Amino acid sequence: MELKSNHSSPLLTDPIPVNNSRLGIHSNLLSYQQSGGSLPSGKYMTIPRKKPGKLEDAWSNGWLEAMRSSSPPRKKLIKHKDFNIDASADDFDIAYGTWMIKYPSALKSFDKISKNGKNKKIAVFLDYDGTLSPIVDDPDRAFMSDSMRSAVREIAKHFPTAIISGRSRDKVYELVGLTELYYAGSHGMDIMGPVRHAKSDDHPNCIRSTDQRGKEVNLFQPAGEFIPMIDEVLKTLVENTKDIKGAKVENHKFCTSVHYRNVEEKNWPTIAQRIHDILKDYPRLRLTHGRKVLEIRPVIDWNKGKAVEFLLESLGLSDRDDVLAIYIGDDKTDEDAFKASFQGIKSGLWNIGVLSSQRKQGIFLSEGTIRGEEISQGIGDMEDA
Ligand SMILES: O=P(O)(O)OC[C@H]1O[C@H](O[C@H]2O[C@H](CO)[C@@H](O)[C@H](O)[C@H]2O)[C@H](O)[C@@H](O)[C@@H]1O
Repeated sequence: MELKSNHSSPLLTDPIPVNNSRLGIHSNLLSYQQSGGSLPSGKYMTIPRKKPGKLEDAWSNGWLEAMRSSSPPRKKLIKHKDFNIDASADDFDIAYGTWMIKYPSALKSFDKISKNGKNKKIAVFLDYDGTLSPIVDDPDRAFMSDSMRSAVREIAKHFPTAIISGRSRDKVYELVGLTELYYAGSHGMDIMGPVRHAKSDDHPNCIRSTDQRGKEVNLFQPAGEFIPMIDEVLKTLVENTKDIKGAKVENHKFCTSVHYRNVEEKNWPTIAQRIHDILKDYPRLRLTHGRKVLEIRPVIDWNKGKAVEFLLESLGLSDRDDVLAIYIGDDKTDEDAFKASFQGIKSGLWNIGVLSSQRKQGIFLSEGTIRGEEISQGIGDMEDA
């Protein structure tokens, strides 16, 4: 599949654009209403009353193409006049060189970021997979290096630092192992953060708890009511994919993932079809797409971006003009944070994208909403992981 390099790509944005989802599944099945049907539990939660639409012809609708886009073929790009590309470089190197022109390394702007952060309160938000750890075949073996752990520990000595992951909070804590951080698991639907400075009646699902060190924290789980449903779907998914070699279902408590990285490509249609068949019976669940993974999540208006806003608010850092937030991420789901955190704070935000392909590593920069989306799209164009 030739990946598109502009915003008309089939990659999923969230909320899902009509007829343009990453999986190409009919938008009625995936979309959720932004208004109406809210639960009494708070302003952030919106539950759909719509029945899912009939799946349009999945085959012609491009979802399989989107699954393949997690591993796009190399493509030839035209040589840029300002960039000296080795004539013997293979297609990927040429593509990478051209791509770096569009997405320059964030390290080159380090001085700019430092100047920007002078006399400001800085908060750091980090994605886990592909950002702190390399992308590997076995999700249970995605370990971060000791030097990365030391770097994160060092950051947390100076600034409030949070991990915002698609994994369950327990799992990501087990992998990172640093008690001094805040953790948001399940794409932000399970947050253990500081005791809130904000008005407590804003978030009724927020309860007081203690962390691993016995310190008082706030636990916020906006999708708590979905746990039995997710559990049920998880069991069905495990049962219905057990004959597909390489398929792996992961339990994140508030959402669940089906990995197809180790599944032969000829079996990808079977996986997607089976998930679709299961989801037909669950209009309150939706499907999103990550790196060779399909994720089943509750239809609530909550994501990594909302988690960043929630944490900033809990830290007493929202609605201030002396705050600089830094978000580092590598995947489509991080776009929610790129966007929402920018809207949520009045002062500075730096979004740093991480390219963690199997062949090239890099970090690059964006300084606003549009660039945030573009950057994730850029990763989509470039990644082979
Ligand atoms: O939000 P993140 O912390 O980036 O988590 C996103 C997903 O990461 C994991 O899957 C991805 O990484 C695996 C290990 O490198 C890789 O094998 C898999 O193909 C990737 O999709 C995790 O297993 C998922 O549950 C997370 O949703």
